[in-house]
Amino acid sequence: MSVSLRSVAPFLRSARSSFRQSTTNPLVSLQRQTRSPIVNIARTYAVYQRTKPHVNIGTIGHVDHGKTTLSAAITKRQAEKGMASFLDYGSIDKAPEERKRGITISTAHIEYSTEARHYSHVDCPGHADYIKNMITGAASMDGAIIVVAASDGQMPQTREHLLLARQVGVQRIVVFVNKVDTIDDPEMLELVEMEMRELIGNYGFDSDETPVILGSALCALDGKRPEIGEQKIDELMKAVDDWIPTPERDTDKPFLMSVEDVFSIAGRGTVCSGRVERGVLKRDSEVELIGKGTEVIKTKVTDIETFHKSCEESRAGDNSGLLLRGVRREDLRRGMVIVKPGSVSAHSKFMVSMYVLTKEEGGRHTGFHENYKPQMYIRSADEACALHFPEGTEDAESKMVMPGDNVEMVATLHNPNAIEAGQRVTIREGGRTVATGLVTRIIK
Ligand SMILES: Nc1nc2c(ncn2[C@@H]2O[C@H](COP(=O)(O)OP(=O)(O)OP(=O)(O)O)[C@@H](O)[C@H]2O)c(=O)[nH]1
Ligand SMILES: [Mg+2]
Repeated sequence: MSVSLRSVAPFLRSARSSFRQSTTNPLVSLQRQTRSPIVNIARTYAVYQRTKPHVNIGTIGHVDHGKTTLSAAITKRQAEKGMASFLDYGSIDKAPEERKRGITISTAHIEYSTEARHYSHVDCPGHADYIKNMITGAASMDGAIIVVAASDGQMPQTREHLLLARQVGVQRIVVFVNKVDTIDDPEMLELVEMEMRELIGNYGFDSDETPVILGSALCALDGKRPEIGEQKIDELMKAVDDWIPTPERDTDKPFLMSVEDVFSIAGRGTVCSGRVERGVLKRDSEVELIGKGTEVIKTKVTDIETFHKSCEESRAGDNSGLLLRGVRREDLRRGMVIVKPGSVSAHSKFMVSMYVLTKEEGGRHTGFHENYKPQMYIRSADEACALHFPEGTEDAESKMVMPGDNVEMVATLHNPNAIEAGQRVTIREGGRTVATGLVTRIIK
C-alpha cells in the first residue's frame, strides 16, 4: 500500500497559490513595498545579530510626551556601545511623509540590541495611527514602553494605549516617566509614579512589579545630566530585558494547521493540506478537527507529507499534507483547523476591533450600518458573518461606520469556527477587502 501523497502535490500547490493571491491582505503587501531608508539601515545592521533572541517592542503614550525623543535616545545610547546605528529625531519622525505612500507605515521601525537580546522597536506617532497599525498587524508588539511626561501626568491617550496594548495581547509593559528635568519637587515625581502604578493596575498590568523608570529622554539625547539622562536609558533597557519576556517560538505552541484543501486518495484515505501555523506534529498523533458546526472530530494522523516527502513530523511554517484515519471527505472542508486536542474551540460570537479601509485603500466608498453582512476571512476560512454595535451603543439603529474609521463591533458567524483572542481577520465584500480586524474578546 504505497500510493504516495505526491500524486496530488502539483494540484495541491496550484490550488494553494491561487488561494493565497485571493486572500493576500492588501495592507500587508503595501507595507512590504514601502521601504524607508531607516528600515534599510536597520536591516544591514541586523545581520550581525542573528544569534540573540528577537523581541518586538515599541513606545506608546500621549502625544508630545517624548516617545520619539526616547526612541532616538535609546539608539544613541546603544550605538555608543556598538549595538545600534544612531538615528536622530528627524530620521525617526519621518511619519508624515511615509503616511502619503501607504496606509500602514506611519511608524518608524528601529533596530538595536542589548547584551541579551535583539529588538525591533516601533515608534508610534499618534493615536489613530497606532490603533490602525496594531489592528492591521503592521506593528506587532511583545511588550511596550509607555511614556508619560512628569509635567503632565497621565492623559487620555495614556489610558487608551494601555487598553489597546492589553487588547492586542501585550502582557507586560515598562513605564518611562519622562521630562523629569522639568520637575524640581521629588514628591511630585513620586505622585506621578504612584498614579501610573494604579492606572496600569486598572488595565490588568502588574501594578507592583512593573518597572517604572524616571528620567529625561532629552537629556540623554543631548548628553546632559547623565544621572537622569544616559544612566536612565541604561536602567530602562535593563528593565526591558528583564521584565518583557522573550516570546514563545511558534514551534513551542500547540499544533494548528488551517485546512486549505481536502483530497481522498484511493486505498489510503482522506488527506488535508495546508500551512502549519504553529506547533509541531508527530506522525501517529491524536488531533481534533474544529469547524464543522460545533462538532469536534477526533482522529489520528497516520502519515505526514511535507515538501513532497513522507516525514516523521510537520512544523510551524511547513506546507503539509496530513493523512487522517477514518474521516470521510464529506466531513471536511477548507477553513477547518486541525489542532492538538483540547487546545482550541469553535466560537460564533466575538468582539472584533476593525480598521475600515478608505476608498483610496481599495475599500468601500460609503459607510455601513448596524447588521452589516459581509464575509469574514479567518485563516483559510471564508464565513458569512453579521456585524452589530456592542450592546448599549447609542443610536445604534442610525449610526454609520465610515471608511477610515476604527471601530469595535460584535461579529456573529454563520458557522462557528476556531477563534482566539488576538486572531486577525479580514472583512470582505464582493471580492474586495473592506476592513481588517483583530479579535479582542470571545463572547460565545
Ligand atoms: N524638557 C524635556 N523635554 C522633552 C523631553 N523629552 C522630550 N521632550 C520634548 O517634548 C516634545 C515632544 O517630544 P516628542 O519626542 O516629539 O514626543 P512624542 O511623544 O513622540 O510626540 P508625538 O509623536 O507627536 O505623539 C519635544 O519638543 C521634545 O523636545 C525631556 O526629557 N525633557
Ligand atoms: Mg513622536
